[in-house]
Amino acid sequence: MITIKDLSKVFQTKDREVKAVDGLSLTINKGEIYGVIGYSGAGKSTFIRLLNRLEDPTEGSIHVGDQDLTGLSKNKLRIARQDIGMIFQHFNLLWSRTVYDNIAFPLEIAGVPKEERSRRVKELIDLVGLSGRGNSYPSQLSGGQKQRVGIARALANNPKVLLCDEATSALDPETTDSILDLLVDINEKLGLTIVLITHEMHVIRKICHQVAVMEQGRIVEKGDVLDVFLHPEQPVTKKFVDQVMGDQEKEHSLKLIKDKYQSGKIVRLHFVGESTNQALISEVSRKFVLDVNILHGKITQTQKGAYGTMFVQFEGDNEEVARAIEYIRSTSVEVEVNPDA
Ligand SMILES: Nc1ncnc2c1ncn2[C@@H]1O[C@H](COP(=O)(O)OP(=O)(O)OP(=O)(O)O)[C@@H](O)[C@H]1O
Repeated sequence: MITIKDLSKVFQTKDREVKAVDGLSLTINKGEIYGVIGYSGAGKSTFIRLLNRLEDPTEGSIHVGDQDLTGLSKNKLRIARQDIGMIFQHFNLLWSRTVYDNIAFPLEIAGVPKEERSRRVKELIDLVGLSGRGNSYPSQLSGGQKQRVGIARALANNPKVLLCDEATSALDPETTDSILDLLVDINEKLGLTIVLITHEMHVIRKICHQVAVMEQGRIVEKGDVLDVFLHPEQPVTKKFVDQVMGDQEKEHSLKLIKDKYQSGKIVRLHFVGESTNQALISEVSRKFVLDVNILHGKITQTQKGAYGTMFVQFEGDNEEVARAIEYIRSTSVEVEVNPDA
């Protein structure tokens, strides 16, 4: 769907050149939610602005479907942009226009007749959960509602791709979650491809299928969200994963756990994907004569399944404990006995 090859953007400032995007290549499949994460200054905003040619690349190409965006004339670019909607951190609404008129605006520009426009705006207002608010002005709306208007406006011309530029960074956690749920809903209902940039791993975990990690204009790691969460390789990726999983807390707790629970066997269970759905702990305590103590753990959900770690203590006859561990190993849950921090 979107193929990016060797994309670079160099800004010339008074005293030096800044390579904001540096030889970036990426393939984004149709219907995917693709997240690009990086700290401030990594080049994310420049990257997403290149995707709809708000910035012109210094080098490289961007294909959306069969169309090479980098080779288009101004006129053709204007038409091609109708396939690419965008939402922004600060919503970028027209403050003197109502919700209805904000959403109608791109339809007016595209020359959609009045009746059809009216039908489409009403449909979009319902889709984003703003029924009854069509006559409100942006100043009368909460942050979450403003972003819903932004989403409806971006979807007005039935784009194939939605670009999200830190779309939830100005929102509180609860509102962030409701906007992320809306994006997933739209992705599933409309089969829309979504590319988002963020500095929050929570956003990646909650809605993305694929993730790319950016540092100094380059992609340093990319892949399936679950794989990247499970096996982060680069230091920057590990830091982002820790934002969600709180690794330091886990290591600290393991030491406390070992000091406190010295009897029986302490076991670390790694759950990945579907296996987390099994009622494994209750099954083990039913099948084997032993006590199972849950000591510490965190399981989290991604769009590609759940994963996490749990520390448990097995107390009972040594052979029975060994049999229980063997049994767990026969499932897809990984087991580590007497784990190191
Ligand atoms: N118009 C510009 N002129 C000169 N330098 C720029 C310009 N736009 C961005 N840069 C520089 O390019 C680098 C990448 O900036 P960019 O805004 O893309 O990063 P970012 O990851 O989106 O960070 P942030 O979230 O802080 O915006 C930075 O060093 C920035 O100063």
